[in-house]
Amino acid sequence: MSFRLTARNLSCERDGRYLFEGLDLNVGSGDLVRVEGPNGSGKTTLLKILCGQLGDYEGEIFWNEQPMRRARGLFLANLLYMGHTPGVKAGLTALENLAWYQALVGEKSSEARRFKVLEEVGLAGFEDVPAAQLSAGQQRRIALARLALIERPLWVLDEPFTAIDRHGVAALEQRLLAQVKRGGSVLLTTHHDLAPLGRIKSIALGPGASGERHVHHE
Ligand SMILES: Nc1ncnc2c1ncn2[C@@H]1O[C@H](COP(=O)(O)OP(=O)(O)OP(=O)(O)O)[C@@H](O)[C@H]1O
Repeated sequence: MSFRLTARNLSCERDGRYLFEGLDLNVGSGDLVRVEGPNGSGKTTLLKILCGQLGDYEGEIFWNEQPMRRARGLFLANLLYMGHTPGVKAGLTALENLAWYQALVGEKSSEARRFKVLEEVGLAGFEDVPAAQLSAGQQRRIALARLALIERPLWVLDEPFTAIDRHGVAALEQRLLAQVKRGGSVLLTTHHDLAPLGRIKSIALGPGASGERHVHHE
């Protein structure tokens, strides 16, 4: 598995000020990359720009060295994006949410697999409960079940640790590690301490902080 998401000289202005300016970044196979910065520094905006959800930016984005406007389809086929809200359908059960998501992204797997994945994220016994009747953490777990349900090389995750408990955090950390160990990559924002996960690339946003640095946690 070899792939690369690259941004060059990326800038984004909001309300007459730059959230980031001249930003370069590289996300490739095996990378765990964290976008960090204070509230309002542009982390969500950056992830959305990279994933093609916002078009009002300057600079260039490439997928496998091809300009994104030409590589969009291939890029999306490799991407799993999770926004900072869980994005589950309130009226659908946990199980139906997964089936709905699979249909949306054109992936097939069995009902048995969906049961298994819900069990893996701690939702055994809640498969047939409408999402609206589940807690915030349980709804987040439905969203996280997508990580196990479909295989995509690049994960872009906006605050994936929000609302989950200690056991959920440990399980998600293991899932992130497994993704990079098998040659995938993770680009995420989080206020959670990622030190136990080892080598992390960090993109710092905020006043005077724009840029990429490498953080090594041994
Ligand atoms: N559509 C928009 N129009 C104008 N300004 C916007 C728009 N979307 C976001 N902003 C502004 O851009 C800034 C960055 O927002 P963003 O959500 O990217 O920050 P963030 O770093 O993810 O913050 P947080 O840590 O609070 O989630 C904020 O000041 C926000 O008000």
